[in-house]
Amino acid sequence: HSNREMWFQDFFPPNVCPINAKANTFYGIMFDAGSTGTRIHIYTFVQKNPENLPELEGEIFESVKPGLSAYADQPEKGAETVKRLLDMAIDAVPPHLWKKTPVVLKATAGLRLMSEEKAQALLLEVKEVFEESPFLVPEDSVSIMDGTYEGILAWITVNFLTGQLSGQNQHTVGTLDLGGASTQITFLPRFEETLKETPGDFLTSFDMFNSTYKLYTHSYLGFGLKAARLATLGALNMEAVDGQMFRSSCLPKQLEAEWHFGGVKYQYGGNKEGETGFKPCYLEVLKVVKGKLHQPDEIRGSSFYAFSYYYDRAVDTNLIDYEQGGVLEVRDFERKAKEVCDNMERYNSASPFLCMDLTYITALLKEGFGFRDNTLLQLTKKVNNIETSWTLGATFHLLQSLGITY
Ligand SMILES: O=c1[nH]cnc2c1ncn2[C@@H]1O[C@H](COP(=O)(O)OP(=O)(O)O)[C@@H](O)[C@H]1O
Ligand SMILES: [Ca+2]
Repeated sequence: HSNREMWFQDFFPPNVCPINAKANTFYGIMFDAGSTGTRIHIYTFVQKNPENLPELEGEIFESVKPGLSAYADQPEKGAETVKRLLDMAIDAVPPHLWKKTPVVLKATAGLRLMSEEKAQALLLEVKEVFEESPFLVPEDSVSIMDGTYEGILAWITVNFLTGQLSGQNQHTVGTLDLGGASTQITFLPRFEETLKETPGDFLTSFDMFNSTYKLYTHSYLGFGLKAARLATLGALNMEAVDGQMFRSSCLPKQLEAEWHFGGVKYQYGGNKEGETGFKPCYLEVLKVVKGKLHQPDEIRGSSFYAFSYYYDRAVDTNLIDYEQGGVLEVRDFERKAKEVCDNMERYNSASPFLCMDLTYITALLKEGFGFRDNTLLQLTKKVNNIETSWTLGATFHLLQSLGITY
């Protein structure tokens, strides 16, 4: 093989040598163990020129529900879901590159909220699945990711995909991620004032692609959409929920139902006799949000990229198209929340939580982060057919640490 390579190199300059062109293709496998599901991202890269950033050629993406945290008491069954996803990578990556292709799993808020012991048992089983695979298993290949990285790596992904991390004129955009159990806000401060006014643990320097970015980022644990439902119902962090009925003005009056989250069963329902609708709901949700988040002045007027549940709920209510995404103002979520909450029975066919979810998103944006009514949100699921997820940023970071890229 190497002889043949040298033979070619006598005839071609290195960057057009056909053997090299092949050798410059590489893969990375990143698992996102989120609170509501587990996803595999298999990325293909080509390094055409050592001076440039590696080019992302494509992504294979698959997901399963529920997430690992639903297997708290059956870690082997949890790991089995990872194995089935990993089998896709066996087909996607050429066999001669298996040994060079790293596989990593990072868990987010679902596992952060679990007991240390149960979380570790799950991660151990997953690690065994990786060890039995033909792929490269780096040190720390299976872990719970720090919330700070979740924000930073999503920011890297979006700004890489929109071309803001290469070339001279870098106009980076901030990112908002709303998961099931936690939510992240990340941006590159432009004003000295912001750096001065921000608590130190909200600022992190990050090296990527030969640049250093000093980013504002924070992950709010317990402020994801599903955790917020529990908080609104008064059921978050409750030790014993058996037999208890949690009621809210954000739910249809006559509703009584059960909901499973993080391995716990909750009974919930509407305010049978009391009030329902946007106004009382907003007051309920406000208690969850108000005064709990840091509000950087700088963001009030600037536009942000928003994805995950911001995207999903905007699609559910026809604010944006599922394929196209779109640009919204913060007040569009409020308008929709009013529409849904004040006509609760009409929207019954979708999720009974739609009113609560939209109201929470409105309160989180306005009273939580302090965005203006007319702040623009660019809602995107994919850029150039690649998922806007922290997993791409994490894969770049991984390849860099392994010396596969710089
Ligand atoms: O690869 C992806 N592309 C787009 N959306 C994703 C991807 N992975 C997760 N999501 C979205 O993330 C949200 C669920 O959050 P998740 O389960 O990751 O909770 P967590 O971040 O709090 O652990 C949903 O809106 C889901 O559509
Ligand atoms: Ca997530």
